[in-house]
Amino acid sequence: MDPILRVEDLRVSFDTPRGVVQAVRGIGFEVGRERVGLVGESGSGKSMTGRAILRITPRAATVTAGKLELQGENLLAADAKRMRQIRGRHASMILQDPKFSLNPVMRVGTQVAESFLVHHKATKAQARERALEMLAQVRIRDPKRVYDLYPHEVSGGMGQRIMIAMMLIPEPALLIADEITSALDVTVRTQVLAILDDLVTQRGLGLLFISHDLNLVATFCDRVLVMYAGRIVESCKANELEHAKHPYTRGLLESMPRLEAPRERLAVLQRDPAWLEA
Ligand SMILES: Nc1ncnc2c1ncn2[C@@H]1O[C@H](COP(=O)(O)OP(=O)(O)OP(=O)(O)O)[C@@H](O)[C@H]1O
Repeated sequence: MDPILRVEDLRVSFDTPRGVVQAVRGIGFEVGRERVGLVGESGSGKSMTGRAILRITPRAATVTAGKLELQGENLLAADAKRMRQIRGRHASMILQDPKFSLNPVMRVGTQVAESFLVHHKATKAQARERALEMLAQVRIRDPKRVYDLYPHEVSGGMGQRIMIAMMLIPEPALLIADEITSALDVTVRTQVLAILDDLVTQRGLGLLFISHDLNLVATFCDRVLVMYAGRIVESCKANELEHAKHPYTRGLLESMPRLEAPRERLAVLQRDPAWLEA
């Protein structure tokens, strides 16, 4: 089956007063109807990779790529108008904190309904029905009550689920989730992951799951891409991660606490300048 997303030689750089900063340095990968984890430490270029795909990088960024294809469409040739159609309808990105993404003065249900109306011809009543269904699908127990709440009236976990509903109501083929579970407690995190899991297995969504949490990605995803200083240094099946070869990945694995093999002291990750050249 053709992949949903195909990326080749993607580069993102910033022109700064101190010279050019290369945030993403020529990476390539594909995402099919699967969960692909993108891990790496802070600053390794994960977010910029996600943003570059949807062209929502900061103004100062320069993005180039050999190939950037979504469902066979060349995104490099898409103009601003086409990109607006693609965002939401074909690919969506959910960011870490829903409080920054939801409009504070608009009821949450209306925001989900509007997200449907932007991409589909429907009456307001039909959009409301669809939004209520979608809220139920992300396991919000009393959708009619929640529909009328404002963002400040919902908890972080519920806000995150509302964001997921809003991003998924236009039925995109690809979802980029950027650290969406980092701020959630374990129970809510499990619920959010279960929702994403359903979407991948039942609806055939492609998921690019950005996280700094190697443990989480190893258990939740099908495949894992490990980023270091703007490059993908390791790419493997999640269940093969323990046999990872790159010293950075090995270092990450060694520095993680493990319940089944507790250690008095965890290893400290040592960085080798040679990894930058790899
Ligand atoms: N506006 C900017 N100007 C200059 N450099 C920038 C700018 N925004 C980001 N960068 C650079 O891009 C690099 C990658 O940032 P990115 O946000 O993709 O990292 P990340 O892996 O997602 O980290 P985090 O988990 O902290 O979000 C950073 O190291 C930073 O140096």
